[in-house]
Amino acid sequence: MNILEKIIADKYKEVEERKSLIPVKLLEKSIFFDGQVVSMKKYIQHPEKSGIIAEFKRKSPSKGLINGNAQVETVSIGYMQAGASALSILTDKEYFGGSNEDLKAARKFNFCPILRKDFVVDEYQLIEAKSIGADCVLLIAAALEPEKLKSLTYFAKSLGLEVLLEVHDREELEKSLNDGVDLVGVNNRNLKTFDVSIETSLELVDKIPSSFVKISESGISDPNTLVKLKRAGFDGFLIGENFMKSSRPEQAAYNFIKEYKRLLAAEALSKA
Ligand SMILES: O=P(O)(O)OC[C@@H](O)[C@@H](O)c1c[nH]c2ccccc12
Repeated sequence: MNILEKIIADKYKEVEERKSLIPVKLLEKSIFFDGQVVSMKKYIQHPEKSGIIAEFKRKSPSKGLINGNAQVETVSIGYMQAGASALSILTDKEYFGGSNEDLKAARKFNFCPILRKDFVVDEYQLIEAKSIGADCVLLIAAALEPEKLKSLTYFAKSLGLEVLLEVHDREELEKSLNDGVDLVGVNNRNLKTFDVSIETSLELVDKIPSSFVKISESGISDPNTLVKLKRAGFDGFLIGENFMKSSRPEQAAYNFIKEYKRLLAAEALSKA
């Protein structure tokens, strides 16, 4: 069993437990349930924003402990002040050290799109995402049969949530893309082996139809890489570890975005 299969198998069990602890009827009573979502699609495409989705992640199966001290309030507010377009909050506890409480806290302090980063295998998790104040959910092609992915996509849409479809290669893109999807993320990290390569994004970008917002995910640690990805056609960039490994993730994001903007301005000047 590879790590992704292990996570998914555990997730099915976890979801069954949660269903019996917190019934759907209760989730639907949340103040967020009937509220409008903040559109990740729009924020990412906004010309004056960086396109960065800044992630709050304490640990991961590939890196182990990344940051055991960070506070979600401080970091999420700081990320947005630094110029991020949106937030990604890990809610998986077992493998990533996150929680629904983290997302709720981020929601309380920020008006911006929030991606619930978890391994969705069941409609229950989409209702739950809405009830904790998420705006967008991740659906992973490597973890779901295309038909199931499609029905989860439409269920998410019926709740008003946006959908980020994550793919790692051309085959996944071709079999899993459906019209309900809002954003397509190319994961530079292979979730089965943990190998990371930015080339994955560069090779796939032109295969994604232009009606979808394009996100490059994982392994980004240099503002020059962002310039390259933007030039190749990406609208957004998902960055976690590079910020979280700092004792002050929000400061790391600030420095990174400042340098990215400087590089973009220098590039525009040289073309003028
Ligand atoms: O920390 P990184 O290398 O910057 O990557 C962020 C994000 O892309 C990564 O956390 C991620 C991408 N897809 C996922 C699916 C599940 C959990 C985590 C992820």
